[in-house]
Amino acid sequence: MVSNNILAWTGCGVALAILYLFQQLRFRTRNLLPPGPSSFPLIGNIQCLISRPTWITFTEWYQKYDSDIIHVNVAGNPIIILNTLEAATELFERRSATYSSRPPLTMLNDLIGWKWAFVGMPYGPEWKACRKLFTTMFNPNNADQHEPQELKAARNFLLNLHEKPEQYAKLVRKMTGSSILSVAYGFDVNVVQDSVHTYNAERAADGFIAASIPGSFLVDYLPWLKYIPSWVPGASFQRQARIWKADMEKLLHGPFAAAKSSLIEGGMEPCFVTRCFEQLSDPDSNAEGMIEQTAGVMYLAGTDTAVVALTTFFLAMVKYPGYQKKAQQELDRVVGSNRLPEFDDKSSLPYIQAILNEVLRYESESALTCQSQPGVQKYCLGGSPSIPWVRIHICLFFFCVEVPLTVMAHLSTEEDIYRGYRIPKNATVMANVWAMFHDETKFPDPYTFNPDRYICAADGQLNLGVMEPTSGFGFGRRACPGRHMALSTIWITIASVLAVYDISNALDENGEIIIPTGDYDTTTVQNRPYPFECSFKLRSPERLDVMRTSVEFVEGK
Ligand code: HEM
Repeated sequence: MVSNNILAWTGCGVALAILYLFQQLRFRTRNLLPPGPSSFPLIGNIQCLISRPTWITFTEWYQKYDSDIIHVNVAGNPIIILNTLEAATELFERRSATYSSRPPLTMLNDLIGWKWAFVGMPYGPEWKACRKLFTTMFNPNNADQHEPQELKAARNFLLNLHEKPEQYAKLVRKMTGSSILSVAYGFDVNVVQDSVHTYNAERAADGFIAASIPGSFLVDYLPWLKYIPSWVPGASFQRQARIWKADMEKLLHGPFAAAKSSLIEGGMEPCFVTRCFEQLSDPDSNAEGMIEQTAGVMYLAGTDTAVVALTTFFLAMVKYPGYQKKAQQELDRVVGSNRLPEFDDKSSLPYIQAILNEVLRYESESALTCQSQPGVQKYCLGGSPSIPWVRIHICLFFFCVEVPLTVMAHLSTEEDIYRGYRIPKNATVMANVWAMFHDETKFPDPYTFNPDRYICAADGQLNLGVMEPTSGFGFGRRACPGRHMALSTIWITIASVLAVYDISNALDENGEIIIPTGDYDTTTVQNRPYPFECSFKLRSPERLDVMRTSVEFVEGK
């Protein structure tokens, strides 16, 4: 009797197991996900993503599975990686109706309150309205809306560099930040760079970036945690969110309130905010809120991205002095030594453009079309900013990993099929720009910094056959709308610095050369060189006078 029961139960168990396997098989053949590594229950592929830059792992998987689209499972969240320009263009551009949203970020949007920033908004009417306002009032057809501020900021940067060369990294952030605050709110670049607005904006951007990587906070995976009160042990993320919220509000309201009072008093320089008010002749409170929010995004999205590119530029100049010399020869030939470069010189300076292109390609900062910032610790449940050794990125199941999801990733809003593979609804979809920029067929010897690859050997002009690194600014409806400003800021800074300074290795107290490791901080999703020292030497004593005169000129003195 007992043995009959055992037999019956075993039979049932086997039948159920077969049924389950059959269903799984049918499901999988009908709905094949793109190839990718096999994953463990619950944790998915987290173990494969430990301690390596994710874009490098993804690039290896791209080669291993020989597929321009791959699939990774991070703790049950499907992530789709697009490894070629063709795949990214097909999905993000041709099928943009499905791929223009953003993944939800509980810490960033719900707890800190960045919901108003259209950079991370889901696709919908609110995002459309903000994006439209931004691109109508600030677009590539109106260079006069940002180039004068960039020129002024770059020239002041040169003088500041002369006074405090050891602070070059800080000065770069101030320079890019002040020109953006000036473009957005009409502040004078010199005045604003040491103002409370810049200080507040830097703090707010640090918080935004730290919180924008889901997985930095367990609450992004378990959204119900947001209801846990801050006094509960382990809920330090709530207290951190409150601190960042205060910084965020200062960025949003402070400069806008100052700009509005100047507007009322009649002493305001033309800028993004004035143009918006002129356009909306009778702005109601909703419209005013939208102007405030859209202007607030500018600093956030534009400053640190440009800083990373310029830091890579300084590192490359230290490491490859030969290219620096070539650029300086071009500057001396075209601009001479009695004045500084201007935007009108651009078409005559192809080598400066080649250096800019190579900077954007070489260590493609938006390696996964996403942004973050080094120096900002990431904390999970229980982490604390005052404990620097807490560098835990995702504390699920005792694994620590940087998960490559950011505010800049796209989200699929419908299920879709690409090359016969199923892309689930609500999957995070990212372009692996690193793989695109290190494709040997397009960029021979891709791991070497070499601006010459953009130059035609025959005539020294730009080689239009080489792919420009524009993919670093994203794709489709969400592509970076500030790209024209980013490119001109970086261009004028590179040209101005090389016209005046020789950049080289710094010396230590014994006069020994300090060689930067050239390593990049890959613990964030953005690729940025580790801090390094370098030296800025005037190319000739006369250049100091040229610099001073040029600053006076842009100051209108
Ligand atoms: C080197 C500098 C920069 C880089 C590498 C960069 C890169 C990017 C990338 C990769 C995206 C996401 C694109 C996507 O989702 O497909 C983006 C979005 C954005 N960028 Fe930039 N950016 C830079 C500078 C700027 C500047 C200077 C501004 C503003 C003045 C700006 C404003 C924005 C905004 C508002 C978005 C959000 C667009 C949306 O979600 O609709 N960026 N940027």
